[in-house]
Amino acid sequence: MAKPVQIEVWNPNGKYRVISTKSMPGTRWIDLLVQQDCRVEICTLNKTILSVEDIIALIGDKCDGVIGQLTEDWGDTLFSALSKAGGKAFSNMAVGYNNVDVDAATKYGVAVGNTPGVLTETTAELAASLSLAAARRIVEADGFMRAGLYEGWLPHLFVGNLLKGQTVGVIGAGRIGSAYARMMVEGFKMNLIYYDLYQATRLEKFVTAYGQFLKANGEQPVTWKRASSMDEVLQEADVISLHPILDKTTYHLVNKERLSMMKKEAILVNCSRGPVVDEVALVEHLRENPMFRVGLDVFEDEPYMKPGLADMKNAVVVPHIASASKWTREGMATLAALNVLVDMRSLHINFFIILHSI
Ligand SMILES: NC(=O)C1=CN([C@@H]2O[C@H](COP(=O)(O)OP(=O)(O)OC[C@H]3O[C@@H](n4cnc5c(N)ncnc54)[C@H](O)[C@@H]3O)[C@@H](O)[C@H]2O)C=CC1
Ligand SMILES: O=C(O)C(=O)CO
Repeated sequence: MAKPVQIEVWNPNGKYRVISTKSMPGTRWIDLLVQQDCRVEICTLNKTILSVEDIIALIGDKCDGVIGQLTEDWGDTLFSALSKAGGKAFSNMAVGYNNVDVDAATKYGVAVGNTPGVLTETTAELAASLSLAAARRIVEADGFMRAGLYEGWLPHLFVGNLLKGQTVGVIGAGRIGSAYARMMVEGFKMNLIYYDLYQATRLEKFVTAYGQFLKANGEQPVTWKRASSMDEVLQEADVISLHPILDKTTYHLVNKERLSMMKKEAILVNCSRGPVVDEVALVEHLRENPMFRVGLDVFEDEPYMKPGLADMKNAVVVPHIASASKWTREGMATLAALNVLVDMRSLHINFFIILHSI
């Protein structure tokens, strides 16, 4: 039975019907769609994560394109429904496709897009923030102040880790991993070790040039190393940040065995996807190694945390906000709208006008 649909409508007489499963920041994305004769329907259902059934009800009998969210399961059922409704385009408002079955989309003739690039610096900045928060125990110290426990300066009070001169490890040195690495190398003069399936040539050149600059100014130069295995990064680095895509090869990339390879006082940051880390093993490791710290933006079973994680003082946890800057979220929404417009190309969208209006 069809579910009731709660929507906000823009340009009711538009020729093409485009649905956004969530309200998104800014209005530029709506303007772009409206300028191209789209009727835009935004779901206003008061429910954080829409089910497949909810989305089928939104798609209805006629739908040309959909902008969806990373919390939704875009598989065979939804692409079949979209295709039956005449849909040709889907865009994920996210980087990557771990919630999207691209083969199913292809089977049903639906083109899929995502929104990389505009998230890079914002996400890297959050990874850097978590690295600092964990290294300097900021959340613990904040809680201590608010609890009225501060009685005066003490030599041992909330002693953490100095980053300067230590080694930052990056797993997955793509757009975000490289941006994070540059921040940590340039900002805190850390040495870099990274692991990726591909060589990060521009990142290597950056660290080399920065090292030369430091040396020319009488400072200790920073260094870089491309590790031949992920384990090498885990063994050598003091702060490790995870930035790979999530796929079969990266599921539980950090597991019990790999956690045990890391330094006892290391810091692990995850701003990629929750399942990249075996969270049960992580909780156990945090419990057994109080000097080991983590900064987590993502969780294995979002919105839930594995039992025990919330009690760990050596964990800083935030609710998947790495891309949450106004500029980035508006950019993601704009890119998602453009993806849908471009992929509805059989509808004779006027690309000249689109390009001149962004
Ligand atoms: N927490 C958040 O809010 C956000 C999370 N993300 C996540 O970050 C991921 C990375 O985003 P970008 O840097 O833009 O993507 P990207 O594609 O530029 O970088 C991913 C890197 O991971 C590497 N990689 C793939 N498999 C690997 C493996 N088995 N071992 C080591 N490296 C491997 C790739 O070669 C590539 O260089 C996204 O796929 C997304 O899941 C992205 C944006 C925001
Ligand atoms: O875009 C992504 O990949 C996210 O995780 C949301 O910011």
